[in-house]
Amino acid sequence: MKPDVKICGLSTPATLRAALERGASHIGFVSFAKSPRHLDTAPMAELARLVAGRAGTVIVTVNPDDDLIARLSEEVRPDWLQLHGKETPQRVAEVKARTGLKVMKALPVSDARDLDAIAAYRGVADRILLDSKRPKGSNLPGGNGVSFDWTLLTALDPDLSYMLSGGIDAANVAEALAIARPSGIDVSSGVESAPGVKDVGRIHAFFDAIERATAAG
Ligand SMILES: O=C(O)c1ccccc1NCC(=O)[C@H](O)[C@H](O)COP(=O)(O)O
Repeated sequence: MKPDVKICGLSTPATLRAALERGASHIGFVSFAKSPRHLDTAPMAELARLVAGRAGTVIVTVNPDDDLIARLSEEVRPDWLQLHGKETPQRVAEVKARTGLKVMKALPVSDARDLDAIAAYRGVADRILLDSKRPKGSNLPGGNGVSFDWTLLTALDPDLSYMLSGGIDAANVAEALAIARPSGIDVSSGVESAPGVKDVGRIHAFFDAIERATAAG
C-alpha cells in the first residue's frame, strides 16, 4: 500500500508545487526560530493558501505556548499541529481541545526503550511521528538528516498508524518501507541541496523511489 508522504520544511512556491503535484499527503512548515527552515507567520500563511485542500497543512512547532498556538492557528489555518518538543500527553490533549486541530506528536527514538513512550500518546495524538534523537551538537530536535535503527520498529503493534522520519532520502526510502512498514514517511533534509534549501529534482527523485518501492510490492 502507498504510504502517506509528508514533505517537511518547505519554503518556496516551486518546491511546494512539486510536492503537491507528486501527491504529498502532508505539507510541513516549520515554526522554530533556530531552524534554517523557519518561516514567519505571514509567508507561511501565503504558502498554506497554495496547499488549500490538496494535502494536509502541518505546522511544526517545539514546546509552543498558548499565544503562539493561537497566532499560528488563526493566521495560517493549518489542518495539523506537529508538536516536536517535550509536550506531555496532557499538553497534546489540551492543544487539541483549544484549537480543534489534529495533532501529530513527534517522539525521539534511538533504542527499544524509547518506544515505550508511544503508549501514553496513543489515542491522544491523532498520529505519532517517530524521529531520530537530536545528535550531539545540533540545536534542532528534528530535521537533522540522521536515521535510527528501523529494525526496532518491527516490534510495534502493526495497527499503530505512525509516520517514520529521520534521515530518509531517495536512496534509502525503499529499505525504510520494507523494514518498518510505516503508514507514512516524512522527509526534510533528504530532499534538500543544503540545509533549509529544498530541491525540486530531489523531491521528484524521492517520489520516484517510493513509486518504485510500492510498485514492487
Ligand atoms: O526541520 C526542522 O528544522 C525542524 C526543527 C525543529 C523541530 C522539528 C523540525 N523538523 C521536523 C520534521 O518533521 C522533519 O521532517 C523530521 O525531523 C525529519 O527530518 P530529516 O531527518 O531532515 O528528514
